[in-house]
Amino acid sequence: MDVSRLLDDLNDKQRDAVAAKPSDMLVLAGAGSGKTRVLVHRIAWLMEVERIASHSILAVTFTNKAAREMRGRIESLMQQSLHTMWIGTFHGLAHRLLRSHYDEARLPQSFQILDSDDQYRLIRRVLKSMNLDEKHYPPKQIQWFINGNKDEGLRPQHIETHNDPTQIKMREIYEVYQQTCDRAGLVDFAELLLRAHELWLNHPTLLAHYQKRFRAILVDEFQDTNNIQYAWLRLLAGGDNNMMIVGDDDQSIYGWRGANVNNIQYFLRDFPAAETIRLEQNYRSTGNILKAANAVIDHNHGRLGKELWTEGEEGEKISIYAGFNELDEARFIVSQIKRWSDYGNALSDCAILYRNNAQSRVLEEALLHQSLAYRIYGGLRFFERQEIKDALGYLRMINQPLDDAAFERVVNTPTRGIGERTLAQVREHARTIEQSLWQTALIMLADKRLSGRAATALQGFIDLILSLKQAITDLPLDQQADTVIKRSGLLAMYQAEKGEKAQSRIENLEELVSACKEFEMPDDVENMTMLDAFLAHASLEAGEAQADAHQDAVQMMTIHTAKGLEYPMVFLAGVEEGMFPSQQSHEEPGRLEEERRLCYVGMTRAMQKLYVTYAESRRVYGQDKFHTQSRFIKEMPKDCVEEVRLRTTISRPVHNRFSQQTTVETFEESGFGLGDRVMHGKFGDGTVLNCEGSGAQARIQVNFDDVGTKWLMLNYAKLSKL
Ligand SMILES: Nc1ncnc2c1ncn2[C@@H]1O[C@H](COP(=O)(O)OP(=O)(O)OP(=O)(O)O)[C@@H](O)[C@H]1O
Ligand SMILES: [Mg+2]
Repeated sequence: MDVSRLLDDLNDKQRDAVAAKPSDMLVLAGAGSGKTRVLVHRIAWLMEVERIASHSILAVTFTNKAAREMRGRIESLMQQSLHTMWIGTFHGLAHRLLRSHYDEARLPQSFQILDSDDQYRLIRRVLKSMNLDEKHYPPKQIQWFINGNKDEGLRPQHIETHNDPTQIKMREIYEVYQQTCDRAGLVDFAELLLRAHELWLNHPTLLAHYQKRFRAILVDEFQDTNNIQYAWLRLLAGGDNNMMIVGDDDQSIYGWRGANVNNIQYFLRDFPAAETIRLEQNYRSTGNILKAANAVIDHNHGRLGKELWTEGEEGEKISIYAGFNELDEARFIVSQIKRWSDYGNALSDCAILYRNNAQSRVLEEALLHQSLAYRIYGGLRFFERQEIKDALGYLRMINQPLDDAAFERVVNTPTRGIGERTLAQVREHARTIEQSLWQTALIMLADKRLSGRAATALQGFIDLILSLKQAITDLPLDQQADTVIKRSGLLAMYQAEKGEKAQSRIENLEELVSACKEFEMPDDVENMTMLDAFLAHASLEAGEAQADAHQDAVQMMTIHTAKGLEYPMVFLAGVEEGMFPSQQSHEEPGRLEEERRLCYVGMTRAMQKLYVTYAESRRVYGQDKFHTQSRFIKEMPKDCVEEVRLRTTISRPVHNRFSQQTTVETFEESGFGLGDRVMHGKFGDGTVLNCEGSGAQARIQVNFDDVGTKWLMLNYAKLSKL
């Protein structure tokens, strides 16, 4: 048996982990040290050497994208297709389990997943039905409350209210919400995990079956598991089987969403035989990037402590760029990418990472202006767009008419004369008779409880759904979608809207039909029709399989989304106080350190070149805000970074923000030259880096010896030459 290929490109420590006898194990190591690689090789080793069948292995990753990559890597190591292996996210795996055991989980066979947007709408409806004011019970807060409790494994009856009236009310809302979901066969994301956990608790024989079946459980990015996820794993790994977890406490970035980095300690407590292996060699980043990232994270306290070193070259310094506003910042980033691609490099080797999704728009605009293709991961994803959700709403109604969220979404879209009052009556009655909206509507119509016009309109909707169901039952998936989009009136509605927005909505609807056409039935599901599978895919994978995955394109995403990934060239944008670390991080204890870990994650995505950029003024909600360089930049050692100085300036005519004209005259007009030493009354001495604009708008950029780079209005700066 030639197993050397499983160990060849590993260092000694990595080999220890990969070739260990089956046992519980923790691999604790910093970014880029090969944790994910170890996990992949370990799975191959278990199959090849320990003869564990692929269907006896369960691997958990953080995103669907990571799961797909992992499966691909194991398949190429093993040179065989491994579709029977369970690899997925916690949510994906829980979903799969619940599909197979819907009965034990007390769910209807065709239960539907409620994504967070649908959940929000449902909560609003629940509040309305309870006659509660959203001002006193903000739906977002309720959503947070419900999901937070579910993440802790708490049902309403488990919640301690301490006789606090608000808590009592919140608990009641949770209860009504849950009853509504149960009635309609809806399962929100947190519920997937909670039900999967309860499945273990309530069905010991089932648990024993899976403990026996999954001989090896492997978890990547373990530092970001939450309590219910860990509880689920702990039960599953409680048999004669083994669990290997890999993680990095310095990369725990989901604390705000309930992830609990202490789970690493709990694992060591609960699995006392577990061996800990530390990896210390980094294979990803250049010396400079690694040194700077280590220096930044060193400012955090209470770390488990890890050293990372590299044999690689020092590489280029980290480039810091100060834009005078966010447009200038975006323009700079895009100009660097353009240069990179002009040299023949792939766009997909560049990633722009940012703290908040909203930052993407300006960057997108700049990329579009230069005709550079880009791909956004996360953000407003395809399956989250209004028109797509409308079309999916119809498909869901047809698939499972008890789905209240879908009913709400499409009952009067496009408008068909079903007024708010009629709907309120239906909701009210549904609550009384404890039935879904669909069933209630049928009953009310049969009982003639509705006035003539309202009854006709509602009957029209019901007939539409029934006739659509009949029309599409035997069609292929794409024709099902096409039929629904046309016959529901959605297409006509958007056609009538006109304008660019409506046009893009129509294109999106067309794209949905293409998506259905491309969709392949996953071979890892049971008890599902094609439509079932597609609807589950749309809810679970929203956007991760975005349009045209094969085109060479700049990769854009939040730092959170970039976890586990790596790119030759990385831009960290918006690294200024108030943005990153965020304003809120000063208010809650522990948040600042989590922001710093996020910065560490962002920096360590870079392999060869890292740019860190910020804007001295930024328009936030339509107002210009002024920010200084982030403390994280200041925490990087001076010898690892360099400030970018542009030789010429780029003007910004109002009508065309991203044109690349150079205005060489600006310097002359200003009376200063590049590199001139100047003095400012408040900031002291500095060096001129850049000029832009003219007349009253003229600005000058100076790198001050003490306070760093600043853009100043030339007229007010009162600079004197030294
Ligand atoms: N022994 C090795 N020899 C050569 N390259 C390696 C070795 N180990 C890992 N690598 C490479 O180093 C890079 C980082 O590895 P990997 O992604 O597994 O690290 P990680 O610890 O999971 O990082 P992160 O914490 O960011 O998830 C990858 O490109 C991987 O192929
Ligand atoms: Mg990894």
